[in-house]
Amino acid sequence: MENSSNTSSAQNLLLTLNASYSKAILTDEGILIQSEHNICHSITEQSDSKEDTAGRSESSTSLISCIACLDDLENETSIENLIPMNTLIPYGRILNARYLNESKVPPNKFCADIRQPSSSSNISSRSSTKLMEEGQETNKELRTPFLSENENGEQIESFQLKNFDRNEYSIELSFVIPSGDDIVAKKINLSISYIPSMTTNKSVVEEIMLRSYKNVNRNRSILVIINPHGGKGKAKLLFEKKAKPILIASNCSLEIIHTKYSRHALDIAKDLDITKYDVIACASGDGIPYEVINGLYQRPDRADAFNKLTITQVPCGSGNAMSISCHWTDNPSHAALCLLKSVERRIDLMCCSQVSYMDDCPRLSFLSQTFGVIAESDINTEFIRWMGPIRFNLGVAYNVFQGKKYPCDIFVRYASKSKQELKDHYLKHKRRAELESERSNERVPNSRCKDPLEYTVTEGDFELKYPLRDGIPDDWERLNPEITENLNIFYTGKMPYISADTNFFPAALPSDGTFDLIITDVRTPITKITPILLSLDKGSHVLHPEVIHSKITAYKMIPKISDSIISVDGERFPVEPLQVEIMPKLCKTLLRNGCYVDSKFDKIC
Ligand SMILES: Nc1ncnc2c1ncn2[C@@H]1O[C@H](COP(=O)(O)OP(=O)(O)OP(=O)(O)O)[C@@H](O)[C@H]1O
Repeated sequence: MENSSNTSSAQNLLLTLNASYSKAILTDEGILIQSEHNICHSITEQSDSKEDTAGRSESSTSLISCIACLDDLENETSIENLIPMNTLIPYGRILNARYLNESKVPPNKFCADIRQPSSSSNISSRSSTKLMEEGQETNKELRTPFLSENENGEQIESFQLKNFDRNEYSIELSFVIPSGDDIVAKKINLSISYIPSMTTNKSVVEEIMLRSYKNVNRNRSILVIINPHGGKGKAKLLFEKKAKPILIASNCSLEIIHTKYSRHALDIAKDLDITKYDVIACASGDGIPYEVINGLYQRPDRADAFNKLTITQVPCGSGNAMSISCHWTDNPSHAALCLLKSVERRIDLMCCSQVSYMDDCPRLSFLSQTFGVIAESDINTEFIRWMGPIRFNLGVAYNVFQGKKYPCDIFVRYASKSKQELKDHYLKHKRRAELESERSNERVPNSRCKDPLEYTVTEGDFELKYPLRDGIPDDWERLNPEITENLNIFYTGKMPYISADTNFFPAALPSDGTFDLIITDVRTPITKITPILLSLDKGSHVLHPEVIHSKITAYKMIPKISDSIISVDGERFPVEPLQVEIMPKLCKTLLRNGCYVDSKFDKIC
């Protein structure tokens, strides 16, 4: 049996061990650092604070700062003890928490890190270390195991490495802090005061992880596809420097493939073992997600593939519309955090048919199709690629002011034809999506539950409603030929931002079953074109009476010239009749807070 003098000497040993740890508690918003240096100082502090059963403090801290504001921490390789007292590390910035190694536990018989399979679990027994002796067995908290999950999601009984008597746990916490425009991963050792809630009885690490990954599947198995040629050849470096350290610190499972030839990502997606991954993250521009989506589409088990896999982007290319719209950023480090923290949501895709490839397979588009000025501005300005994204805006302005026209015929199946109808549609669907999201958050209290908004794709979802060979259905409307003979911009899209400063489709919604059509014609005088182009960043160009803006479910565009360009998701397509229809909710992606970046359309419309 342990006697009291042994107890206090062992406690002293642990205090010495922990002297370099910051003391911390869990609050509703994050982990609050309560001391910078030594634990003895903190013990005095702790006696002034009140904690509820979940270890949340009601104490004390009048001036709490957030880790997100502490720029000066960035240069430290280890920030242990450098985080000032009363700093909050918000759960949204926490990547991982784990008990410190048993090797760090002093052989003082005070601490335990015991993990053993629960009797209800069928996992095979694993080695466990028990560092308690008879004396500690009388301690009720140490005797009572917590039910928690291991890395594989299996239930295990756990005891934590803890400081006997004071409910303190030695934890290594990984989190992100700002570093210039980026965020970077850091680690700190903490001694956390924690008493599990009577109702949930979660271990401290499990509680931290649940709060840090609320409603999100953590420990995602991620396949990263890097296009080494993307982003003017910088994609690999960008990913490795800015995104990879954050993903690794989160303890997710990561596999990386580099594309070796053009369209390699399509072949990778076609042949992939879909059981191995949850997420395909394209460290590239928009070209690789396009290829991955089409590779999955060409698989015999495509319904399973679109049910199993989530496609997302780490923005490392020159066109990063997917990340800007879905992760709300074109910065790879911020996108990496979103990749870990964002919820899975289904988005609609658009299915493109043209004679040239119909015998092979239609093509899926997640972003846009364009003919005329926009297509030429994107693809014909390759020679000024060194200018970065500005080259696109310059190209558009140059072509628009030249008054170049692109005659064609356009037939449309409208969802909301007039601007008033479009506004009503937008507000109704946005509100509905918000309500569903709120309900989903309420219904999904823990991270491993399935999203109730989840939709299961079946083979029927891939069937074309309007096959190309059937001709144009009667209920499609032909656009006024006076406009289409003088067409300047023809642009259809499904995501709001097409580049960091261009909010081209401000009314786009992820899964409303429609996509947006925007058309201008060359008869618009320069005095009116200029303010239209100047309002592309705010998205208010669609409000100008000279701009046609509708929500549609399908269209056919028949070009009357051949020396131009049709571009689908930034890829060059044959200049021949193009028929496109919506395919609702086909693709799973990651949306920050469950929605696209705020285009502010509800404020301007
Ligand atoms: N190893 C490779 N060699 C040549 N081309 C490749 C390779 N890997 C990928 N590609 C091609 O690069 C193209 C562009 O990819 P991505 O969108 O990632 O880059 P980006 O920087 O945005 O470029 P872009 O603006 O040209 O689309 C895709 O069509 C893809 O097939």
